[in-house]
This record gives sequence, C-alpha cells and structure tokens, in this order.
Amino acid sequence: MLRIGLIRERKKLPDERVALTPHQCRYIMDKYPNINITVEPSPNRCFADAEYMAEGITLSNDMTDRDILMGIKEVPIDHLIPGKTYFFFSHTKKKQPHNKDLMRAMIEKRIRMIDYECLTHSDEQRILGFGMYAGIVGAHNGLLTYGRKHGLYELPPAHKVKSYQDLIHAYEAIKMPNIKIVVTGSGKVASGVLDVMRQLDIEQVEPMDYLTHQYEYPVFTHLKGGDLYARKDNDMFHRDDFHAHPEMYKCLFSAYVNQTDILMNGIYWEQRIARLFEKDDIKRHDWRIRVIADISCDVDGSVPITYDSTTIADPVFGVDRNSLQQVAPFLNTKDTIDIMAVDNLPNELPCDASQYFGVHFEKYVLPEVLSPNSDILRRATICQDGKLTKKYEYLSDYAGLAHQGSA
Ligand SMILES: NC(=O)c1ccc[n+]([C@@H]2O[C@H](COP(=O)([O-])OP(=O)(O)OC[C@H]3O[C@@H](n4cnc5c(N)ncnc54)[C@H](O)[C@@H]3O)[C@@H](O)[C@H]2O)c1
Repeated sequence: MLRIGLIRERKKLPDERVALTPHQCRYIMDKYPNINITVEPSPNRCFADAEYMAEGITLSNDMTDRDILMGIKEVPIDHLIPGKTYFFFSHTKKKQPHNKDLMRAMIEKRIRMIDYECLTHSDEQRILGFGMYAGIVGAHNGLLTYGRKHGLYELPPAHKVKSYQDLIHAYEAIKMPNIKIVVTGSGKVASGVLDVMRQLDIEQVEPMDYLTHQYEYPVFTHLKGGDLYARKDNDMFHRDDFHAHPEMYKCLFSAYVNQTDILMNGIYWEQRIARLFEKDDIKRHDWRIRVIADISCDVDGSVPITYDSTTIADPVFGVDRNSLQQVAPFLNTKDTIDIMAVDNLPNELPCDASQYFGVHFEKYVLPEVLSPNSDILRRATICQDGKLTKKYEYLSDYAGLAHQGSA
C-alpha cells in the first residue's frame, strides 16, 4: 500500500492551491486500489475539508504514517517530518537565500525532496507547473487594467469569481476596442495568454502585418524567440545557441513600441538576456504602450520599469513616462504606463489551477511514483538520506555540506 498525504499549506500568507482536488483523490483511489490518500484539514484550501469527506477521503491531523507528503509551497522547518518523501516547490535549486535554512533542515532531517519544478520529460520540458493559469490570469488582469485606465469597460477581478468559466462568461459582454496587443514567450504562460485572446475573439496577425497595418478590430501578435532576438554578428536566431549564449543576441522589440497598446510579457528571462527595452525608451515621443502585464515578473528584468512585484489585492502601479517615477495607476493619460506584476497569479483561480496541476500529476508523475526505478523522479530528487543527489551537488555550500559523496 502506498500512503499519500496532502498536507496543509503553512506559509504566512497561506496558499489556497492543492496538489489534488477531492474528485482527483477519489479517482486515484478507485483506479489504484493500492494507493490510499489522507488529507490534512485546512481552513485556507480552495476546496473545503467537507468536499474531501464527501468523496470518502479521510481527514487527519497526523501525517506520520504517510509514505509521501504532497504540498504546494515551502514547508516550514518545524513541520518537516524526518525521513519522509516530500513533493512541493522548494525554491532551492537556484540557491534562493530565503530557503537556505529549509535546504539545510531537509538534509539534517534526511528528507527525500522531490521538487515539482525539477520534474521534466527527457527533453527537459517541465511536466508540472501553474504557468498556464498565470498566463490566463495575467492576460485577464492586463485587459482589465486597460479597460479601467481608459474608462472603456469593466471586468471582474479573477479572484472575485469562482472559475475561468465565469471570466469567459464576462467576456461575452465586452466589445474590445480596436487595440493592438503583443504577446511574448513560448512556454506555458504564453499558452494561457493565447487562450484568453481566443476567448475574446482577438485576431492573431503575423508580426510583419502587425507592424505595417492598422486594423478596425482588436489584434494581437505572438513574438517567440526568433521574432524577438537576433545574433549581434549575423542577425540569425538558433534556439540552442540562444539558450547557451544569450549575451550574443540583441532584442528586436523596439520596432513594436509604437504599434502596441498592451504588452503581455511571458518570456523566460535571466541577466544575460537583453531586456525588451530600456527605461529611457518610455520617453520616446512615439511610445504607444499604455499597459504592461508583466507575467514573467522579473523585478528590474526584461521589463525595466517593473520596479517591484505586486499583490492580488493591489495588482497595478503606474509609471510616469517623463520622470520614470512610480505613480497612481488607472490615470487616463498618455503620460503614464500601468504595470501589472502580480507574482502569484495562479492563486487568483486556485480551484482551476489545482485541477490543471492534479491532472498532469496523475497522468505523468503518479505512474513514476509507482515504478521502482523512475528516471523522472531521480532527476527531480534534490536530496535524500542526508545528502544531495549527484545532479544537485552544486548546492553543497548552500546546503551546509562542505564536501560530500553523492546520494
Ligand atoms: N507571475 C506569476 O505568477 C508567474 C507564474 C508562473 C510563471 N511565471 C514566470 O513566467 C515565465 C515563463 O514561465 P513558463 O511557465 O511559460 O515557462 P516554461 O518553462 O513553460 O517555458 C519557458 C520557455 O522559455 C524558453 N527559454 C528561453 N531561454 C531559456 C533558457 N535559458 N532556459 C530555459 N528556457 C528558456 C523555453 O524554450 C520555453 O519555451 C517564467 O519567468 C516564470 O517564472 C510567473
């Protein structure tokens, strides 16, 4: 029997998401009679304890008999049960300073840590994530902000509705003005943004048409790697070369700033990659962008006027184009740009996001959990038996292990 426990989220601002919905727990227990799932009660989860009970799932505050414990965000150190296998987003693989103590505690408590973020197919594509819902909510927030800034239409905030379906319903009552939108990125975030574009019947056009035509209806163009970057020496784009040597590439976004009303940014970004524009560019007399939904949300990153991340409660700030200073949002003037930079977007639609996550866990990860020798789990295991695994030995200093043999 494999005993799984769904643990309660305990971060200061508790997350409402959960790895498996009540219905998914029931489905898994019916499909695999050798799996038993118990749920730790929680007052904050988007599915009530009673919904798990209604599916015949046991609730318990005692998780010590479980083989595998599944959460979403970092588990507080004093709640880590020694020797257990945990699945959650540990945010340790980039040596994030705020999780150094957690990393050390996991080693000390001989935890087997399997990080959702590190679960990949053999081509390195991630198996699990909430990017799709970050894209959906981020695009929605961007459109909401544009409507409010210009007094054109009102949309309900995503966290005030029950599901994405309710947002889609709200779109039926909106006639979008003939604006132009750029969508950047090629991952799960971008697919979420594209879904919202489709739901609103916003027409997709090719980048060249976008740059050279004006339309009587709303349009968007989708800029992927080759549309956004070119090698400085020969103007070419090769994906693998770009990933290996991003500093050799220049960004081509400048051509779009005088043709775009909303930028929906969903790119992967790191310091070596050129920004989409520089701060002073927003002073350009032909600058047209009024709203930026910075879903990537790298502070001072690809969007240099993302001065800070924002919250679900207070999602938007303005930036004055002349002073470059932060100002109030929703001012109906050409002199300001509104930035939406919420860093936990999927939490605005926690039930839908959890459902999406659980489906992928059940399809692609659970069979691996049941297999005696899973490469997928091996690659995603950061530590076990008091040691880092070979792939993560580069975390030795961070984990407080001066020099170790691999687990
Ligand atoms: N604001 C939020 O709440 C929120 C939520 C989820 C994700 N995000 C952010 O959005 C961004 C995009 O996320 P996603 O889920 O679409 O990512 P993803 O993993 O689905 O896609 C990343 C894409 O970037 C490309 N890429 C370019 N250079 C790369 C490199 N050096 N290494 C790896 N991939 C590279 C990949 O080919 C891939 O297509 C990320 O920065 C992520 O942190 C924000």
